[in-house]
This record gives sequence, structure tokens and C-alpha cells, in this order.
Amino acid sequence: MILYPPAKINIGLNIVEKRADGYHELETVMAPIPVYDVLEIIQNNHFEWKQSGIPVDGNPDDNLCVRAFRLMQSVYGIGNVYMHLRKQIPMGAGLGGGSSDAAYVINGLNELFLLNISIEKQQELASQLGSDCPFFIRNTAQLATGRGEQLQPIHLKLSGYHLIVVKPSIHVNTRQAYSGVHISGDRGKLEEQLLLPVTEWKAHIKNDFEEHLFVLYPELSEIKTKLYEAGAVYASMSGSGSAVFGIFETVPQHFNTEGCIVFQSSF
Ligand SMILES: C[C@](O)(CO)[C@H](O)COP(=O)(O)OP(=O)(O)OC[C@H]1O[C@@H](n2ccc(N)nc2=O)[C@H](O)[C@@H]1O
Ligand SMILES: Nc1ncnc2c1ncn2[C@@H]1O[C@H](COP(=O)(O)OP(=O)(O)OP(=O)(O)O)[C@@H](O)[C@H]1O
Repeated sequence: MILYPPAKINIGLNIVEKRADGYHELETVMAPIPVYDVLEIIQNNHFEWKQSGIPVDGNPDDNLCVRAFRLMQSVYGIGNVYMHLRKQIPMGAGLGGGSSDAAYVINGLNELFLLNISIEKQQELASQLGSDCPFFIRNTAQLATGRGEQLQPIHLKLSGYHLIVVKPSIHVNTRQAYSGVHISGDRGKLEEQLLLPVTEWKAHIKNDFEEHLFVLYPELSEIKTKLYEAGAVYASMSGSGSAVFGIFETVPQHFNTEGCIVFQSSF
């Protein structure tokens, strides 16, 4: 089988508190965006792993695809597979590519080995691999709370808007981004703020990672300013960065979209 794990963006991200286990309690909305990795999974008589495209650093055994396979094998006793990941989603970008890969391995193995695992159980398995992973099991716009694994589908009224996602050549490590974050506390209900017209989001909806990462990397703040200057109704960094996106009513005439992800929203 060939699968296409997508990336995501975060719209709003409130860090509510730091928990005793070291994770942060948050409130964010995630939505899938049309940029994809490619994942091939075939039953095989021994385990074989191949990775192409953008090189993923670290030991192959630490790759989230391999970890997801090992988890599924230990829980369900499934046979071996050949797995090939072609990496296309930029890393260190807050676009959740690795998490998406892991979720798609769980979902793919469920189908390949006819395991009939419920969505809720797949999400629970995915949460063992990373906070963002469960989101990609359902893969529609969802409000995420807890450490990111408590999910609730949400309707965003963005259909027809044009989005531009800029990925600067800055790699932000998620753990380090969390270590410098300022706790906003409870800033009001994100799900209610999202009901406001998109033109009012700018005044209400924030990403708490921006404050310290914009000081560390002024280029990120400059990109956001340029998106607004080009006519964005809302612009923000995604997750822990470094990708920054803008939402436009019409395609901007004066914004250089070379190397950017550009699409019309379907959510
Ligand atoms: C920034 C977001 O992308 C927003 O959607 C996510 O919160 C990140 O989720 P993720 O990449 O799946 O992160 P994980 O692999 O679970 O955790 C990586 C590291 O980020 C920190 N972390 C992550 C999630 C969370 N709610 N609080 C945290 O403090 C922890 O230090 C953790 O060791
Ligand atoms: N399949 C995978 N795809 C991408 N990265 C992976 C994968 N498996 C393991 N990783 C590790 O995760 C790192 C990327 O995670 P990092 O938190 O830095 O960035 P991110 O893509 O912005 O994640 P997020 O959006 O979840 O915050 C890679 O540098 C690599 O070491």
C-alpha cells in the first residue's frame, strides 16, 4: 500500500500550564494541509526499512515510522513488513510531519493486517509515540487539549481562503521551543474565538511560542509582518515553528511564494 501522510498547521496555541510530568497543557486547533510524505508498506518475510527524500537525522531505529511498527508488532504480534518513507515535509517546522508518518503507519498496519482497531484505540497507540500523533489518525480540523492528545473535531469557516505557508531555513527543535515558552494561562476559549469572523482573529488568537522565538529568530517575525503587508487577514507561526502561514481572501499580488506551500483551504 502507498499512503500520503500530510502536514498540519496550528491555528492558535495557548500554553495553559506546565505539568508535573514535564509536558505542557495546551489548547490549539490543528488542520491538515496539502503537503505530503510518501509511505509504502508491504508485507515481507523480514523487516526492511528504507528512507529517501529529505534525510531524517538520527538512528533508523528512532525513526517514528520504525517506532510505530515496533509498537504495533509488540501489541498485535503482526508479521514483518518492508517500509519505505520518502520524506518531503520539512522538519523542525512545526508542521508535524514525523507525527503524521507515525499515525499513518498505525493506520496502514491496521488495514494491511485486518486488525479492525477502533479510531479511539489507534489514537491511544499514537499518543504513546508523540503528542501530535493522535491528531493525524482522524486527520480533519480538530481542537486539541491536554498535551495535544485530547481531540474534538471542529468546523473552521476557512473554506475558499488562500493559505501561504513559509518555511524559512531555521530548524526549531520542539523540546527546546517548549523550554523557553511563556505560560499564558487561560486566555479564553479558543473554540469560541474561532467563531469570530476571520478578520477579527488577529486581535484575539495567539501562538504562545512566538514571543520568545521571534526574539531568538527575528526573521520569523519579519515573515509574519510581510504576510500582513501583503494583505493577510490572519498570520501566525505554526506550532513550535519555524513555519509561518498567512490566510488571504484573494491570492496576494506582491508576495514572493517561491519555496512556499500555497493552497486554497478546504476546511
Ligand atoms: C508544538 C506542537 O506541534 C503543537 O501541536 C506539539 O505540542 C508538539 O508535539 P510533538 O512534536 O508530538 O511533541 P512530543 O514528541 O510529544 O514531545 C517532544 C517534547 O516537547 C515537549 N512537549 C510536547 C508536548 C506538550 N504538550 N508539552 C511539552 O512540553 C516535551 O519537552 C517533549 O519532550
Ligand atoms: N519520520 C520522521 N519524520 C521526521 N522527523 C522524524 C521522523 N522520525 C523521527 N524524526 C525526528 O524528529 C525530528 C523533527 O522533530 P522536530 O520536533 O524537531 O520538528 P517538527 O517537524 O517541527 O515537529 P512538530 O511539528 O511535531 O513540532 C527530526 O529531526 C528527527 O530527528
